[in-house]
Amino acid sequence: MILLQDVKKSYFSKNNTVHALKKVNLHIRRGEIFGIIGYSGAGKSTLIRCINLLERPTSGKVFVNGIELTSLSEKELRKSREKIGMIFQHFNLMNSRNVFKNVAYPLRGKGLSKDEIRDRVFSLLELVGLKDKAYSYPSQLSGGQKQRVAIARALANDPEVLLCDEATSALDPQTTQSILRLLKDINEKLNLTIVLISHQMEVVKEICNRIAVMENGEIVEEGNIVDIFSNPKANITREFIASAMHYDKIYEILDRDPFIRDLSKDDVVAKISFVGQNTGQAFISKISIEYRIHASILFGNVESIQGVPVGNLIVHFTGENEKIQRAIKYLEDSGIKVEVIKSDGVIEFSDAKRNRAIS
Ligand SMILES: Nc1ncnc2c1ncn2[C@@H]1O[C@H](COP(=O)(O)OP(=O)(O)OP(=O)(O)O)[C@@H](O)[C@H]1O
Repeated sequence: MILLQDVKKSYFSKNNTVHALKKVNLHIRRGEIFGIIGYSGAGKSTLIRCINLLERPTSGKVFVNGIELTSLSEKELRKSREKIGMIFQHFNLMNSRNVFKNVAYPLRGKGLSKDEIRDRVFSLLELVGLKDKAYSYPSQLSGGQKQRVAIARALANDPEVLLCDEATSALDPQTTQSILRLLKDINEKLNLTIVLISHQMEVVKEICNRIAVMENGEIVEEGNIVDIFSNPKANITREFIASAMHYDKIYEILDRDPFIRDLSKDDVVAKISFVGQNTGQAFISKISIEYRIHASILFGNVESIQGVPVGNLIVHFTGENEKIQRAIKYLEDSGIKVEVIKSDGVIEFSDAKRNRAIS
């Protein structure tokens, strides 16, 4: 559906060149909700704006729905852009026009009758749950309602792709959830391909099927959301997940806890992560019995990622070190990821370290 081939984007000024995108390759499939996550300055906005050529790549090709946008004239591009809707962090509504006129705006010059425009606008307002606000002005609406108007307007030309540029970043958590539910709903009802950029893992984990993680103008990791959550590879991905799952806070507490600091040299504290039906707790009781070690859970957290449970436990193992190592090997052989946080008297908070450094 969307294909980026070797896309580079550099910004040139008198004394400086910024390489905002460094040879990005990306394939987004029809009907999926694809998330792009990264810190500020990673290149997310540049990337999403290269999809509809609001930013023209310095080099590389962009295809949407089989058409190479990068080869089109400005006139052809305007036509193709109609099939790519976009919403923004600050909604970009026209304040002097009411909701009806904002949503009707993209339908100008399409040869539609007044009645056809009216029907189309009201069916869009119904889709976003704002039929009763048709004659209100943007200043009379909440942030969430404004974003709903922007979504209705973006859908006016029946696009195949919706680009969402930090669409929930100006909203409170509850309103964010309701906008994400709406996006999921229209993705399913209209088979709309959605590309969403965000600096918050909480947002992409709610609705994205697949995600790409960006750092310094590059995609450093890409994959199915459950795989990424259960087995992140890049350091930056681990940081995002640590923050979304609140490990950073837990590590901070553990770091200060005198109980953890005073553990004996043989004790091991480990984070164990499991996905799907593997319940961590059942494994814990099993290894306690089979390997005759003591395993106590210091912290536990199970998140549902797209309906799949992804769990993490921080476990304190006591007993003979050799037995603890065998128990850990058994967990790993059973498909459970084990990361030792403390052993041999040394604390190693791998996820949290960089998090603290950057916060
Ligand atoms: N028009 C521009 N002129 C010069 N440099 C730019 C321009 N737009 C973006 N940049 C630079 O390109 C890099 C990537 O910016 P971009 O806005 O794409 O990142 P981002 O991940 O979306 O960050 P944010 O979430 O803060 O918007 C940054 O270093 C930024 O300063």
